[in-house]
Amino acid sequence: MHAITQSGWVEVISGSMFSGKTEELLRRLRRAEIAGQSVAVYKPAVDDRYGETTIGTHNGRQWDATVVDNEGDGPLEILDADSAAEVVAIDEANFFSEALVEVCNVLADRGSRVIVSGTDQTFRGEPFEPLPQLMATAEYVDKLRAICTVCGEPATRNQRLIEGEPAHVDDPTILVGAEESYEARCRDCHVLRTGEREERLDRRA
Ligand SMILES: Nc1ncnc2c1ncn2[C@@H]1O[C@H](COP(=O)(O)OP(=O)(O)O)[C@@H](O)[C@H]1O
Ligand SMILES: Cc1cn([C@H]2C[C@H](O)[C@@H](COP(=O)(O)O)O2)c(=O)[nH]c1=O
Ligand SMILES: [Zn+2]
Repeated sequence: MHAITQSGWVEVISGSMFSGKTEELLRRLRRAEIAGQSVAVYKPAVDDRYGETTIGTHNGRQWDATVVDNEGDGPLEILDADSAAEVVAIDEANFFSEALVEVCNVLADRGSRVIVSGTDQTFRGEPFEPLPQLMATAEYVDKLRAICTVCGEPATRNQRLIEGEPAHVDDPTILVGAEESYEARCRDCHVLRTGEREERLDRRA
């Protein structure tokens, strides 16, 4: 916490899938432990890619985490669970309801350093709630980029592929997955099914 005001703060690590968000989260947690600080780590129940109670990177690093109900008021559990921890980390923020925004701010008000990680865009290239609200209210925001799998430029977007084809714009937003369903892409190489981007813009006009 800050020495003068006794308050904490919120750090957001965002960007595309495969950009190193979870690696960066784990790096910050390792440094907090070296500093002798108490650490509490949370992940959403919906994301079971790396086993029930760990958060993991795309290259195999892991950290134990408490699983939290991501829907509705579920994130409020974090306030009851370990709110005295000096460092509170929350991975895969994109799966949580907007209640997570209030949780992070209450924890910071109570004096914790809160580190939140999550991708900021859906497969459609639209803002992925609640990341926009978290990024707006945080003290620190880092937006990381992966490498575009098509052209090798910095990637800011998440390409969803279903059986190798770009996903349909009307597909559900939530689909847990990794390399089998998603690729990091730049703005230029990110596509929806042929003509859908134009159709969507027409519908809005
Ligand atoms: N297209 C890519 N661009 C960059 N890194 C990639 C890519 N595909 C796989 N990786 C691997 O993913 C790692 C990052 O994993 P991770 O921290 O889990 O990312 P995130 O949490 O942002 O999805 C990289 O260090 C690299 O080994
Ligand atoms: C773009 C997008 C992603 N998801 C899911 C897919 C993964 O399970 C996570 C992101 O994980 P990462 O640690 O950032 O690699 O989110 C989704 O459900 N819907 C989407 O549109
Ligand atoms: Zn590209």
